[in-house]
Amino acid sequence: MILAKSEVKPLLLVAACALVDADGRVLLAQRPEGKPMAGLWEFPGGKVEAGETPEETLIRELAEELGIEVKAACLAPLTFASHGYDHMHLLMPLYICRRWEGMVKPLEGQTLAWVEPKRLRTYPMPAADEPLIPALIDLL
Ligand SMILES: Nc1nc2c([nH]c(=O)n2[C@H]2C[C@H](O)[C@@H](COP(=O)(O)OP(=O)(O)OP(=O)(O)O)O2)c(=O)[nH]1
Repeated sequence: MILAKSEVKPLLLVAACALVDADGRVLLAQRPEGKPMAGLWEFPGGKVEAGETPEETLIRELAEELGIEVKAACLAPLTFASHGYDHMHLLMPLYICRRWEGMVKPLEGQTLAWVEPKRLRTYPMPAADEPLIPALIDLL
């Protein structure tokens, strides 16, 4: 099928990271009021800016959002999401990271939760994230 130009959704590249603590719990962040998908729980991360690798994006976002320092070598690719939202198609590699420096703090007013793998499904997440959960549970 050929799509008219107005129907083509822009592709949005977002890098996300499952931080896993020493007890095997995963960090989720709640999207704040006023943003699209407010109230849903997501993996920390953000849009890959021009000139960045996904790893550089995560190093920057994890410092800005959580105040931690992560090294590229500690970011292991786990899986990815490819999901069509109304106005864009999201392509989101999900990394896993078990080692970082500093204490995790909610620097952007977001609510954080360290979640046991078996409880991940009780946190409502964006539609793109749902298919990622089995891979994460399998690994942990
Ligand atoms: N960080 C993150 N973003 C996700 C996840 N799942 C998901 O659909 N997204 C979407 C929400 C946003 O449309 C986009 C991430 O963009 P972003 O975090 O840089 O931007 P935002 O919409 O929160 O707000 P802004 O920075 O543009 O103001 O990816 C996820 O697990 N983590």
